[in-house]
Amino acid sequence: MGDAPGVDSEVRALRTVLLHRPGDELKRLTPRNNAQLLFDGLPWVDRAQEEHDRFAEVLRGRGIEVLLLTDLLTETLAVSGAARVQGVAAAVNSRRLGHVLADALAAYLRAIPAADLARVLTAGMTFDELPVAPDNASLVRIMHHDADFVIDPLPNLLFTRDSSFWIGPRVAITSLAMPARSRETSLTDLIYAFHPRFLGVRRAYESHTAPVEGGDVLLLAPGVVAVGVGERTTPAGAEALARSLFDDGLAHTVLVVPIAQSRATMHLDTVCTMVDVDAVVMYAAIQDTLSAFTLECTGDEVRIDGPAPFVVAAAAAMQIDVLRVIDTGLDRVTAEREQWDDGNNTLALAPGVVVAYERNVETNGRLEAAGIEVVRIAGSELGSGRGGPRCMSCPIARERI
Ligand SMILES: NC(=[NH2+])NCCC[C@H](N)C(=O)O
Repeated sequence: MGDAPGVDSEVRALRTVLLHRPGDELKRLTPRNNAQLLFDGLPWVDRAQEEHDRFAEVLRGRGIEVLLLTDLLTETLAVSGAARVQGVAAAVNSRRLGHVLADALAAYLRAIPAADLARVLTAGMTFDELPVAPDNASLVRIMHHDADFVIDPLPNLLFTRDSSFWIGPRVAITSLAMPARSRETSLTDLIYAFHPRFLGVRRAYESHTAPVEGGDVLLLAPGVVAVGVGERTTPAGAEALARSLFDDGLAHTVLVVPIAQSRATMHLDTVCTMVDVDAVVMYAAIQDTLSAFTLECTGDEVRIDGPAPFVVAAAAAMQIDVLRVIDTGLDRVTAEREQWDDGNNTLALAPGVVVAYERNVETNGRLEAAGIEVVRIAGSELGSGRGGPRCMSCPIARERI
């Protein structure tokens, strides 16, 4: 067992983290479906796994407990019949399959070994893998191509940051905006509802009515949360999250940060992450324009101020004199290239110590010049899904203050 779960900072010593070692779901990507499945290319899967194993080793080497989503999911499905029923129900879509095929498939899946079910729930299933309905007995089977999906794969599970996040002692199951990712939360939901390790853990943002993705949520300081609003998290999502955090006493101030609605800046953590208790690395092109609305809980009321410059609003909310922005000082083209390759998407292991992709040579050099220790990992294949070390990790326990 690791530390008691709970996270109230972006940067305090990381103790336990959830990763997902990419598996067969990446082998489903083809030039025809990769864009819809939110990948910019077709990763070489063996190499992506090697890179990911190395990432996990680096963390373990620093005494951090690494939990893998597939292990937790398999254990959950092994111990809980209710988890099986729920996981299968979320994956088997009767609108696509019709009731006859859907019912037969669901019954089949509920009975297979936990590890096999975990594979189907993550890697999906194609019509030629369909274990039920002989070829000549189902019109649905006959009319689909072999390679069509009976159950869609979830290649973006790799980015565990987005499908759940911890705030204080609670976990929030998010509400993912893109259809290609929406089923991911059915798996994080199962793990946190039924895995013995998490029994008794309470939920944050339980209504999860409107889209909120973990990549948009930054825990600037205890009680102070920044939420990006752009391609993924919506204004309604940010407002609902803020109100729910206030109601549960999990935050007193929420900064809502508008970001461009584009793929390059899909989450707040693609342009800004914390590297120390009072410092962020930020994409230079937005440094002067990033702004924030400040939502504050004052008794029963929610007060909205702003917009004001993000760094000013953040420092005020964090009660520090200045939030240092580490100037990556790059020329526009290099900055744009390294932003695209997740140079700003660092994972803090402790104040002033971050994991970053090695390829972002200039950004990393600037971080080091500013006194930040940069632990470099390879990401040539992992990066094709457009996510860096922060996206690929969900901290479950950090040192609490
Ligand atoms: N927190 C993040 N920046 N996550 C990156 C997610 C990348 C993923 N391919 C997507 O489009 O959703």
